Amino acid sequence: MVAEKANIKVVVRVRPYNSRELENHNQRSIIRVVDKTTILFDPDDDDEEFFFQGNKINCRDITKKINKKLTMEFHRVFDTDCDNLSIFQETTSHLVDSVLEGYNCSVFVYGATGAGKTFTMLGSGNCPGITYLTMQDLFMKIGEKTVTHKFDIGVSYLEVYNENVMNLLTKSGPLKLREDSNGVVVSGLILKPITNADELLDLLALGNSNRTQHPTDANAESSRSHAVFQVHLRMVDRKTGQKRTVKLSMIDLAGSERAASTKGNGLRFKEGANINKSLLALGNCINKLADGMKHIPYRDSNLTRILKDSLGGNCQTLMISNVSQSSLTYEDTYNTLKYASRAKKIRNTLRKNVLKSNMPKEYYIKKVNDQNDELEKLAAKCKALEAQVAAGAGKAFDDKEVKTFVGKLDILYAALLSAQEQYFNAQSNHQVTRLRIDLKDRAIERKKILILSKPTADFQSLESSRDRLVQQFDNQKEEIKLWKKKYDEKLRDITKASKDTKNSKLQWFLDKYIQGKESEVNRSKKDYQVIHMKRINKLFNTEIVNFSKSQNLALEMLQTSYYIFLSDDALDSDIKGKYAKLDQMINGTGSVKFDMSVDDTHDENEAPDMSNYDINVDDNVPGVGINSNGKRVYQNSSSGASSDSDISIDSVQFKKPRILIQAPKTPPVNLNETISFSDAHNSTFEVGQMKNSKNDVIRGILSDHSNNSGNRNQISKALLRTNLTQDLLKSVSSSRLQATKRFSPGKVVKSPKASTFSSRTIAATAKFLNRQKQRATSTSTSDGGGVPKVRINRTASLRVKK
Ligand SMILES: Nc1ncnc2c1ncn2[C@@H]1O[C@H](COP(=O)(O)OP(=O)(O)OP(=O)(O)O)[C@@H](O)[C@H]1O
Repeated sequence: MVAEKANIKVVVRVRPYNSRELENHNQRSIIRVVDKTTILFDPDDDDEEFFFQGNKINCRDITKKINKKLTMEFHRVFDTDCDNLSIFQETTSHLVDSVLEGYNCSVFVYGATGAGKTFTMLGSGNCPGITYLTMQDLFMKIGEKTVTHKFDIGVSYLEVYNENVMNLLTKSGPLKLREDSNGVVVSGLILKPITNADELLDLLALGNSNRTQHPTDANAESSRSHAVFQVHLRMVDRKTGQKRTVKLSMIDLAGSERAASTKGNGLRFKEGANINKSLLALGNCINKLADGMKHIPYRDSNLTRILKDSLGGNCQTLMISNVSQSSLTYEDTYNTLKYASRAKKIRNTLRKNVLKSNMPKEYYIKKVNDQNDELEKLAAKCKALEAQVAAGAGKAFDDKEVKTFVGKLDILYAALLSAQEQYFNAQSNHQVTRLRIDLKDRAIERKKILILSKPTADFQSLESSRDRLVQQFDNQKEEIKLWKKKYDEKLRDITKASKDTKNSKLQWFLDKYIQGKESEVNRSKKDYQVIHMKRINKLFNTEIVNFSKSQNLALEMLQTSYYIFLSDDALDSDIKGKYAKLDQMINGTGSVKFDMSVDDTHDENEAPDMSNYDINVDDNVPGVGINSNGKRVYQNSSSGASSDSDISIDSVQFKKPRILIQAPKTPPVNLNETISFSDAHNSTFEVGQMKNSKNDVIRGILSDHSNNSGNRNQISKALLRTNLTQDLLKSVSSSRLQATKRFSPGKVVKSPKASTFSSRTIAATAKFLNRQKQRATSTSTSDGGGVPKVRINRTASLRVKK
């Protein structure tokens, strides 16, 4: 049973002036209700003006005492215009709910004679008091609960007069008080059973008629006793058989006025003294309870003994302090408010009253059966959960075990990620080297075509650079093996740890966790593949830019050569065909096109395949071997080709560069030789420094051509025999290169196909020039005539002087 602590609830009700007070013109209001919870006791009278000898005096009338101006707070303050119904609704209505929940509740009214205690409790005429309203409410709520509960209601009505306890319903007494385990019990008190509110009202009226009353100055019908009206409620839960007995007490205390104010003598004095004795005892109890003292002197009076479980006991208590607002009751009102303020501090311990001992046997049997059912259900649930855990689907797990496993997996996966990064990095370096070897081979092949003299010397540096790369490539293969080994170790560790989780209750959770970690590893693989492809792409880009520059240069050379020969007839059909093909390629209508579509079938004679340089993010590592020509090749382990590695080999062949035109077999003539010659017409050419643009040069050639078409062949032959052609081409191509630089070609990404195209263009151009040179040389030899003089003037125009 859970006990709660709750303060006594204290409300103040201010009575309106009665006729006696209204008649007295010397009185004033000593209470101002500030708001619903605050009053100001003995406030300053703002309108009161003080006159002395006919003059208004601004200072205080020193003959009058200073007002107390006490601000006091209560749970609720009811002003003079509040009726009993609103007091009931805001106070005792809530208590009824508590009673039906099993809490004892008490309401007592406190105040001086004529302050309105009985009026609040019992009301008058057509204004029923809170006792009736509360009982009516109680019966209504009981009616609502009869389906689930069985109720027995009995009432008692006692008065404590001159310390004697009297039964008001039977007009018998005095009755003795005794204490047992249930608290203070009034010996011989028989409860009157009732079944409805009307019966209760009749009993209340009967009791009131028996109550001791004597007129006082303040009240013609003054109640001179403390009246205690109690409703005993016994509730039985129809389902569980649980029983509760609760008590609702309505206590109308006798006036707390000073004996003087009753102006009594003899019996009345004795009566007043006893009232004050019990109220004094009540006051003491309130003070001690408010101070949290352990010993409370309940036994000092019969009143406090009866109220023992209403004050400071197991009870929800409401104290209604009745006061008059008239200054005629200044002291009594002040004392009442002081009492009320003290009572506010009392804290009661609330417990639901459940009868343990009187439970019927059936109740316990039922309860035990219910609990057994519950146990069986829980046992079944436990079994199901255990089965789930065993099947790896259990979701409940031990925090510590989780931390251990998860911590271990975290460490293992961190090590795997690190090894994986190193392994991929080694592979990436390997493939980058491979591409560089590839590109070096292509450069060598091109060089063979382009170099027209001293070929051996020029090849040496390229070949040695290639050899260094091949050596590097071999070393990197070892590095890959090393990292692969470490990577495999980490993989094995994780496989082992994953197996361990299978025996754990946490398998379900750990499987999910491992899945998450695996996806992290895979993401890292993909990330690294992207990084690698960026590296490869960068190399290709650099190569493409070089190709692009070479291509432009070759085209310039081709163009110039074409104009030198001047006539289409001078070109053989092979050259014409290749020239046309070149033109087509430039237009994009030739066999090599820039194709954006994805094409998995790769023609070996076309552009290099980027995928040749992939890193293997799966576990296969590329290896190298030597082919029949003594060239290193990349081999597939499944092909059965020789391999010096136990690592599986990627399926990529180290392809030869796809140069379509082979290098000339006969050694080329050295074009750097300067030859002077004159044609049949003794025309002289002067070779001068070329500073003008290509267009000027060509324009000059064309203009000469138009004037001297008959000598075209001779001129071209002569040009080719001199180093003039080389100078001319150098000059034109350098201006072209400058223009190209402005476009920052390094930023343009070209496809590998484009680079092949450039490669072909350069090769074709070189071949073309070679052939033309050979032809020119042979023609010149056969002519045997005088050598024409060639001169190019300073304005870069090429003229033939006759
Ligand atoms: N709030 C109120 N509104 C109107 N009349 C009231 C109010 N309170 C009290 N009265 C009237 O004042 C008179 C005295 O009231 P009441 O008998 O309730 O005083 P009391 O505190 O019980 O006094 P006592 O201690 O002497 O019995 C009654 O005539 C009652 O009708």
